[in-house]
Amino acid sequence: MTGATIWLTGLPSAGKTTIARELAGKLRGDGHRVEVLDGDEIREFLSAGLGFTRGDRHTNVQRIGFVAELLASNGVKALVPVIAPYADSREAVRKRHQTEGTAYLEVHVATPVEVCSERDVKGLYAKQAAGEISGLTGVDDPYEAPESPDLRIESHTQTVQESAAALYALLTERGLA
Ligand SMILES: Nc1ncnc2c1ncn2[C@@H]1O[C@H](COP(=O)(O)OS(=O)(=O)O)[C@@H](OP(=O)(O)O)[C@H]1O
Ligand SMILES: Nc1ncnc2c1ncn2[C@@H]1O[C@H](COP(=O)(O)OP(=O)(O)O)[C@@H](O)[C@H]1O
Repeated sequence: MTGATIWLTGLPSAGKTTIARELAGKLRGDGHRVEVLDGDEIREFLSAGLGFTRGDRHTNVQRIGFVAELLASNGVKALVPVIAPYADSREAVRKRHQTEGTAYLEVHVATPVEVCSERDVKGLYAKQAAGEISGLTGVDDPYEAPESPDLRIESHTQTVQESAAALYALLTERGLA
């Protein structure tokens, strides 16, 4: 089967992980080999020691891009729910895939910051508001929204199943599912 990297970029609590896991289930059900490269897990192992400066985030994203491309070029659907706030970091990952001839899709989970901070799955928005942390993406740290993603998902206007179905439809359209 054809591999591909599907990168879900967006703010904390936008719905990246939830959509990736829902899609992973659907794809596995169809017999695809799937890996979800979860940001938190990666930061515990592959990117242990990295923080949230611009440089560290760039390094983190390049490492994940490297691993995703390896998986994708070996027939795996690599789903990547990682913020990747900087356009140039994302562009470098896309170029690497292009050079290797590996399919790459960029999905912007475009949930407004007001909705994300309401969801606040990990309590980070509350901590930032309380002054306990700083440098939170979308609040007091940059998020450069993709200008022309392969798909934009408005997670605040639909269910998780609808969001995953929209992404699944794109994969089908591109001959990847
Ligand atoms: N300051 C700050 N800004 C953003 N995110 C923060 C921060 N501190 C901790 N976290 C948690 O770490 C997760 C983001 O890691 P990523 O590897 O996806 O980020 S990045 O692409 O390197 O910017 C992110 O996970 P998600 O909520 O799943 O996006 C956060 O839970
Ligand atoms: N359409 C949707 N797609 C994804 N998540 C949604 C949607 N609607 C509501 N949610 C909820 O939003 C939250 C998103 O959390 P999570 O997936 O951990 O975000 P992220 O990985 O972007 O930080 C979950 O509690 C999820 O149930």
